[in-house]
Parts: sequence; structure tokens; C-alpha cells
Amino acid sequence: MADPRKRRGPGGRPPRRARVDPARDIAFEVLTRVRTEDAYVNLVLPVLLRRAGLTGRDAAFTTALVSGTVRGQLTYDAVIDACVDRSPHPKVRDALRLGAHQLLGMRVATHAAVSTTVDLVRSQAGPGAAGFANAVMRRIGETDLATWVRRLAPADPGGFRTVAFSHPRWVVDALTEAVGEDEVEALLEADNAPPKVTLVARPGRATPEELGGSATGLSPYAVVLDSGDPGAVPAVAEGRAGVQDEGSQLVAIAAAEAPLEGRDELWLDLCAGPGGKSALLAALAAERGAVLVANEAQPHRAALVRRNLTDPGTGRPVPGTVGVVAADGTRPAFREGAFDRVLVDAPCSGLGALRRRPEARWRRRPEDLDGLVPLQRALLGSALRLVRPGGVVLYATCSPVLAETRDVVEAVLAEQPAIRLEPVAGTVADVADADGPLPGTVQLWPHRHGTDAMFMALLRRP
Ligand SMILES: C[S@@+](CC[C@H](N)C(=O)[O-])C[C@H]1O[C@@H](n2cnc3c(N)ncnc32)[C@H](O)[C@@H]1O
Repeated sequence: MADPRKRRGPGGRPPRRARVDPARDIAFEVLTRVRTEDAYVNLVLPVLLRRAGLTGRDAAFTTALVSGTVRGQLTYDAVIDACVDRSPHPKVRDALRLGAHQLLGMRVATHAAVSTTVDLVRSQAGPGAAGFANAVMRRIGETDLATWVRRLAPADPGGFRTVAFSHPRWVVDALTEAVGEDEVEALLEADNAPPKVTLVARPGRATPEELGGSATGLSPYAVVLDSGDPGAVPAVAEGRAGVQDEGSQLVAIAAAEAPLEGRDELWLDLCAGPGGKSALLAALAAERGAVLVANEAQPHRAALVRRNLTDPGTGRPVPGTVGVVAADGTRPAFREGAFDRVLVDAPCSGLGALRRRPEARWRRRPEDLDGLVPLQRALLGSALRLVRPGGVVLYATCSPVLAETRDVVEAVLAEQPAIRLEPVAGTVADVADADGPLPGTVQLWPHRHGTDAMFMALLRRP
């Protein structure tokens, strides 16, 4: 991992030593904004990197520093708390978390991790705090992460996993219920690894070959980039391809490939924002002479869908679309039975995509499910009214939590016994080890498939 402190200045001379190097400075600012403004790492960090002119290895180092620190926060706090006799000021704790991640989670040399953390604390909280930080960092660096975890983590499996894998206890419990005791640690570990950048070549508009990178094996439209900026790929810049997890691609593919007798002309994406799946569905619809309507409750997200469904070159809607509607999907403005296929990519806890959003695990609360589950049931019920007799609804979540997957589908089937739950068919049916919690449903997993933990259930209106 490149350490910007080791960069050399013009003529090979070391640059004049800054008080705080730009990588740590940016990392600290992101942590502050995540803590005080509920900011999102993935939104704030690129702006700060651009402003500071950090690119290439320096930008990658800063990204790994911030994301790893935020993901590992619970573990690092346990270590920090074991090294202090009073709780540090939140600003100092942020700096110590960054330092702990450099010492225990990255291959930064001890002297660099300690001195940069001490510089950072001095610049933020004064010389007294710097002395304190120096002592804490030296204690943290006395042993490695595995030894700290052995020393500090509770003995019971749930408590151990909470500290060892830095997930809130309720998340550990919900994921254990979903994946089982045997695999949950592999899943938690996968959540802590940054995902590779996956691109989708929207069929009829781009080919995987023109994107560079390597084929992935699950979605025929996907490639994985080993490095580089996806925005620099011409097809991405031209909107013919996009950044999209392979699991999300498989959801759109499953919706498009569900067997259908009779008319197959009008498709609906009921919860479309920001429009990644809509863009793939539209391309698949266009190949078949069908068209997609995209619906999204939040007007600003509907605007993102519109952008995703517009050709940036011509400013016109991409083939396969008829329009974007900003409306509540539980009380939609569409005629009952109007659609042949409906995708419900429901708002959910997102606990299947924790790799992607470093701070998400700390923001979610178990009580969020109290609002999400009724909404998911209402949206699925609504989709089943909007689809024509014989038509199909694909219900999907980027969460494997059983309350949002199995229980929602079971509740809707109990309310409407005539609806049939059918096996997800086509490309997705060939994915190995992807059985979901109900017969015929699909559950993908980061640790098994390298995708987000997408759930899919296919329902047919009689
Ligand atoms: C999981 S996201 C969809 C992601 C999207 N399909 C994609 O691939 O880009 C769920 C979306 O549902 C929207 N949503 C929430 N409540 C809704 C409602 N009552 N009706 C329609 N959309 C809703 C959210 O604003 C959010 O954009």
C-alpha cells in the first residue's frame, strides 16, 4: 500500500514535512463529517480527493484508510478503550481509529502510523492530546489484531463476532439467522473487504469486451475492473455501460427472463431510484420490443432514474423506455393489470450490501425493520395488482434478513392465496449454492458469489 509520506519531491529530495499529510487530513475530515453530519463516505470522499488533487495510489491509500477505519470502528474502539483510562474526546478518538487501522489493518510502518496520528491529534487538539495519542498508539502497536481480538472479544459466539468482525450485535444476529452458524463468519469477513468495481454492458448498447477487465461468470453482461477509474471507460461515459454489482444485474435479468405466456410488452420497475436496474431492464426490454416504465417515490431519485435512462449524447430517452413516474408505489397512478412484468426492488435495510457502504452498519437500527417490512409488503401487494393475470412480479431486496425476504413473501402469499410462488428461472437458476429461504427463491451471498446478498422471489398472478 502506498504511503504518501514516503513520496519524494522534485529532484528526488524528500518533500518538506507537512504537519499532517493530505491522506490523513482528508481521512480525518471524512470521519468527522460521518460522525457529525451523518455524511456518506462514498459521497464525501471523492469530492475531498478531487479538491486536494489526490489521484492514483494516493487516492487508493486514502480510500482504504477511510473505508477500513469506518468498517472496523467497533473493533478499533475496543482496542483503544483497552489502552486508555479515560474515554478520548470524539476528535481524538477519530484520529486514534485511523491510527489503529493503519497499525492493525494496513501495512503501514509503525513509526509512520504513530507519527502521523500524533501530528494529526496535535493539529486538532493540541500538544497535551498529542502526548496522550502517542502513548495510546504505542500500546496499540505492541501486538497484532488477532491477539487483541483474542484478548478483548467475549467468549460467546455472538459477542465474539461482534468485536472480531466489527458489526453491531443485532446485525450479527440477523445475519446468523439468515446464513447459519457455519458460514456467518465468512459472511462477516466478506462484508469487511471492499468490493471490486463491476461494470455492466447494457445489451444492444455495449459489449462486455469493449469495457476491458475480466468476465465474472454469473452475469453475461458483467466485467470486473482490477484497477482504474470506471468513468474513464468510454462506454460508461456514454451511458451504454455502468457500474453495477453483479447481484443487481442478476435481479434485472431474473425479472426479464421469468417465463411468460402471451403478451410481453409493458414492464414496470416499481422502486426504480436511482435507476441502475431500470437501465439494464430497458436494454433487455428493447431487445424484445417491449418498453419499461420506471416508478420512484422520491422526486430527486426519480430525477436520477431519468438521467440513467437518457442518452447523454442525444439527450433522448434510451431505447426500451416510455417514461419515469415520481409516485408512491403503494398507491400508484397505473391501471390495475396494466403490466406484463413488474420488478419490486424494495427499499430495505441494505444489510446485504455492507461491503459497499462503510458507515451503513452503524446507521441502521433494528427498529428500521418496523417501518420497512410493512412498506415491502404493501409494495409487493401493489405490484401484484398492477400485473396482468398470468404476469410475473419479481420481488428483490439487497438484504438477506428473513423478516424482509421470507416473511414478506409468506405474508403476501397468506393474504392472497391464489398467487403462485414459482422458481426463479433462466440465467439466475444456474447460479450454484444460491437457494433462498423459500422453495424456488434465490439468495446470493458476498462470501459465496462475490455479489451483494440479493434475495429474489418470483410470483405469478393467476
Ligand atoms: C433498493 S432501492 C432501488 C434501487 C434501484 N432499483 C436501482 O437498481 O437503482 C429502493 C427504492 O425504492 C424507493 N421507494 C421507497 N418507498 C417507495 C414507495 N412507496 N414507492 C416507490 N418507491 C419507493 C426508494 O426511494 C429507493 O429509491
